[in-house]
Amino acid sequence: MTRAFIGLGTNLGERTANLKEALTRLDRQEGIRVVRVSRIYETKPVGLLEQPDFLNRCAEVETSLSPAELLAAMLRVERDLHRVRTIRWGPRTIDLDLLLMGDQVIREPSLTVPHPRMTERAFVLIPLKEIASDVVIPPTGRTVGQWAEEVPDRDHVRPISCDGQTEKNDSRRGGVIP
Ligand SMILES: Nc1ncnc2c1ncn2[C@@H]1O[C@H](COP(=O)(O)OP(=O)(O)OP(=O)(O)O)[C@@H](O)[C@H]1O
Ligand SMILES: Nc1nc2c(c(=O)[nH]1)N=C(CO)CN2
Repeated sequence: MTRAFIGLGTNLGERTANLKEALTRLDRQEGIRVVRVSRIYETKPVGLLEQPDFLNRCAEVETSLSPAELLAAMLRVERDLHRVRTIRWGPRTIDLDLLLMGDQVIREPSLTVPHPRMTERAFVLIPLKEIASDVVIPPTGRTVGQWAEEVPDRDHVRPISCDGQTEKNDSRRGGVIP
């Protein structure tokens, strides 16, 4: 089993429902179990500024899949939620980013892990810090908490829910998805 962290983002449609649906569908995939989630944060768009605010949250999963298989499962969930790819960094119903996978460093055209832009994104680091503060981001040697302290635009990332569960809940499948 490998521990991986996934970032979720949405800024179209029923944003809270999109997050919940994506987590439920991820948890239903063979070989993936969602074990912990952060709170939901409302965040100002980064990159393309003229678009609606996002909701972002992060999840910890345990998986028996390879990185490529996990990414494929994430892309299936995105597709099933009818994400339409249009403009780079533009609006989307759901975006799933594979942030970290154990201590692996992968540099392939179709998969880069750790996610190459995660250390510069407050909308990733601040939710992730809730559930992975002491996790080291390879190959930087620094933890999520350390990166989060220095990331710009921290005030563009505000929690909107207190329903994140930061306690591990191993008792039943899907038990941590609020
Ligand atoms: N760590 C990763 N997580 C998710 N997708 C990745 C990762 N590394 C490479 N990719 C590739 O990137 C593609 C997804 O690109 P996408 O359109 O979602 O980028 P984006 O979300 O607009 O931008 P960003 O990558 O900056 O968040 C996937 O098809 C996948 O092959
Ligand atoms: N606040 C915020 N901005 C973004 C996001 C996102 O999830 N949240 N995703 C992007 C493309 O991955 C581009 N910009």
